[in-house]
Formats: sequence, C-alpha cells, structure tokens
Amino acid sequence: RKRLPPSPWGLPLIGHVHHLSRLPHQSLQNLSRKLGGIMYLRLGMTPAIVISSPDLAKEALRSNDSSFGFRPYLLVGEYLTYNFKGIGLSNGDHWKNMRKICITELFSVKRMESFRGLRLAEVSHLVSRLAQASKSQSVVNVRELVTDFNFNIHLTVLTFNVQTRILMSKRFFGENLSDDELAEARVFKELIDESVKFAFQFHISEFVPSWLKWIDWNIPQAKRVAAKQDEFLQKIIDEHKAKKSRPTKDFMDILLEQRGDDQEVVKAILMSFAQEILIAGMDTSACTVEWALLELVHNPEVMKKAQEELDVVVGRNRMVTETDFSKLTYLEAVIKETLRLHPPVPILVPHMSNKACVLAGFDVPKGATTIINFYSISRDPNVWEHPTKFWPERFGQITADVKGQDFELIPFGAGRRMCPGMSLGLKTVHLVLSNLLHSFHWERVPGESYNLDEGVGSVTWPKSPLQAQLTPRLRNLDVIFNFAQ
Ligand code: HEM
Repeated sequence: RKRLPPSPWGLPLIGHVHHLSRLPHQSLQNLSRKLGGIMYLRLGMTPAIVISSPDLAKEALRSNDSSFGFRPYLLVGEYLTYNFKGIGLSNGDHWKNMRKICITELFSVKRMESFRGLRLAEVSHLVSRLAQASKSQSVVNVRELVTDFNFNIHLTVLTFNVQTRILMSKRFFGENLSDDELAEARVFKELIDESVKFAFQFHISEFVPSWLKWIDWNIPQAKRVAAKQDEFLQKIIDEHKAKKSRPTKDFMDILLEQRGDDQEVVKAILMSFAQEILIAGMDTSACTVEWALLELVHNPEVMKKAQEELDVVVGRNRMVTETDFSKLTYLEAVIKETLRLHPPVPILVPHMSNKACVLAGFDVPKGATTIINFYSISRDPNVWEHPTKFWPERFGQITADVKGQDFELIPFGAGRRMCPGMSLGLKTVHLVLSNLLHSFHWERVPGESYNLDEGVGSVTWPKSPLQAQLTPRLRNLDVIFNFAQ
C-alpha cells in the first residue's frame, strides 16, 4: 500500500480544487500550516504534491533533480508553443537542446556584456522622462511608470526593447517609429496578451487523463490564437531573412543557422520567448521594482540608508552603472528582501516527477504535478526571524543568496529548471531601482496606506498600484542622464 503525504478533505470528481483561491500560494500556505511541509492533493484527476519546506525543496530539486526536472501537461504548451517546442513547458531532449542554446547564445556573460550599453541607454531615457514628468505632476503612479504601453519609455518597454534587440535586432517601442512599425508593435503586444491570458485560464484538459483531453472546450480558441501567432511570426522571420546586414548576429540568426530546416521550432522559440519575456522577463523585473519602491516609501529609514550608500559609492554627479553593483551591498540586501517577501512567481513553475519516488518517507506517484510553494518557505517563522517584516538588515547576519544554492531563498527556483534569465533579471532590477533611488526623493502620498495586498495575475503585483510623491534628488539630472541616450 502506498504511503501518500497528508491531504485536506476532498470532494468527488474535483478532488481538492475547491481549497485553491485566486491566490493559490496563499491557500496552499494556509493548508501547509495544518498539514506540514509536504501534502498530497488531487486536482481533478491529476495527482499533485505540494512542498513547503526548504529541506524538502532541496530533496526534490537537488537530490532528485533528475526525477523532478520535468513540466506537467499544459494546454498552452501544446497549442501555442507548436506542440511543446519552446523552453519553459517542454521536456526531454528538445528542452535540453533549447536550454543549451539559450544559455550559450542568449544569456552568456559575453552576450550580457555586449548589451550593457543598451540597458544603460534605456534606463537613462526612463529617468529623463520621469524628471520631465516630475516637473508638471508631483504624484506618480508607479504602475503606469512600469507598465504603460502607450509607446513612451517605461520600464516594461525598456526590458521589452532590450530583449527584442537581442533576439531579432528589432526595437518595437519608442519614438521615431513609422505608423507601420507602431501597428506591428501593437499586434505583437495584443498577441502576447491574448496568449498570456489564455495560459492562465482554467483548462479542463489539464485535470483529466490524456485520452480525455479532447473534451476541452477551449481548444478551438487555442487554435485561433495559434493561427494568428503563426501568421505574425512568419512575417517577422521572412523580414529578418530578407534584411541580411547586421553588425552582430542576433539570436534569430543563430536559431535559423542551427534549425533552419525546422521553421516551426524557430517560431515556437520566438513565441515562447516573447511570452517569457513578458511574463518571466519583463513583468517579474518590473513588479520587483514596484514592490521594492512600495516597501521603501513606507519604510523611509531603509530608503535613507540605501540612498546614503549611493551617495558614498556613486556620488551625486553621475548615474549608477553596473560596475557599481558589487559595492552597493545594502541595495543588494533590499533587493533580496523584496524577492523574499514578494516573489513575483511565488509557486515557481509547476514541476512533475517522471518516475515514482519517495520523499520524506512518503510515496510520490509517477507523473505527479509538483508545486514548490516558495511563498510558504519565505514566510516560515521556523526559517526566518520576523518573517513578515521588511528588514534588509537580516542579510547582514545571514549569507543566504537567491542563486539556487540556499533553499530558504529560491525566488528563481533551483536545479535544472531554474530560471536561466536570473542574471539579466537581477541586473535590470539593480540598474533601474538604484537609478530611481539615486535620482529622486520618493515619498508616501499623505493618507495613502501601507497596503501589501497582492493582485491576481501571471506574476504577483501589488493589488493597488503604488502612488508616490517624486522630487529630483540630483541637481543636474538632465545633464547626467542625457549623455547615455
Ligand atoms: C526578477 C526576475 C525573474 C524572476 C523572479 C524569475 C523567476 C523564475 C522562476 C521562479 C522560474 C521557474 C523555476 C522553476 O521551475 O523551478 C523561471 C523560469 C524561467 N525564466 Fe525566469 N525569472 C525572472 C527573469 C527572467 C528573465 C529576464 C528571463 C528571460 C528573458 C526569464 C526566463 C525564464 C525561462 C525561459 C524559464 C523556464 C526555464 C525552464 O523551464 O527550463 N526569467 N523564472
């Protein structure tokens, strides 16, 4: 007889689905407080294991990495990534190849370095536009600052531009674009939004055995979105092939060289990257910056300390650059503390065990969806002192890092499926947050409460966009941030 981990009470057919709210990491945290570090759930007909302790996360993602380094079936993977040809949702040899290409061609140290100037230029642009805005309006809505797509320079646009330039030598957003280019950008954005929205809908096919998947009523919609996506990407690939002269090879050149005969793979990777850029790359970095500013605005003594460090390390006559990061240790602690308390992807991306195994003495069935609830781990009073307090100073006493070695702090996951964009994500958050803190005084709007409620979505943003009062801190902002554009 199998010895399964403990479960809450279940219902026929749906199993334990009724225990999950629209913020599943919070419902799972509540359940784990009663049931412990490992639980067994039945989501419809799909078995699932939920892990909520650093030791068990380590057992799954390090000691048993070869069993748990798989993804479960997701409808979006089948229809919108050309039958699992992308990275984040695929498995097996295809995933291995794709991950290798990404790590060597997209996220290598050399590639990161070659786009350093580009990141700096986009940040300079953001700060100068903010400086202009702060002259006419004293209160700034930080969400608009980070997500507005009306083709001004905002943070998500910044990360999007950086990524699409690396991927396909193309800048979709910004000034001086023709009407056709703007129309193309709009279609791209709508397509990605539609796919992301689709990915986060309820799909019955994910909760039934594979032979019953055909009953899913969302399949016709998936096919419609896929056809639109295919048409758009084919156009981009054709344009790219026609325009041969480029100073350096971009990622699409490399993919076409390596997989030229298999255009579906090229399209799948581009689309899964486009989505991953928006969900994983852009929104995760942007919402980390917003959470950090929210905490700092409401903890002015922490903000003061971070700004004093910037004055000592950088001085008041220039912008912060990536070479300053190693000396900005307090800022690093602020970012770690933000990723601990407000992880953008609190339950990571679901894993799956490809064989039956034993974890903490319990049987884990083959094919069980495995959820690592980092949110429970990062707020566990047995692991963290004053777990719900925003307290960067804790990182003066403990050495835990976010790089996948310390299982009490895994906002990027760990093991073979760990986020490959971590370095880019961290660099972006450091560069943007440090320059925003260096350039402006950020103050709470009188009457605004310290609201830490979380919104529902593909990444966890603050529920209400942060409003803050903004005044320039450096005297020659225009001069300082103009040079790099
Ligand atoms: C603050 C920024 C970011 C955070 C917190 C974050 C977090 C995560 C997490 C938790 C996972 C799942 C790990 C797991 O399953 O164990 C993941 C996977 C992934 N992320 Fe990120 N991410 C960030 C930035 C980025 C960026 C900038 C990119 C690329 C442009 C990126 C690309 C990916 C990809 C491709 C995967 C799937 C990896 C695979 O399945 O093999 N991420 N990320």
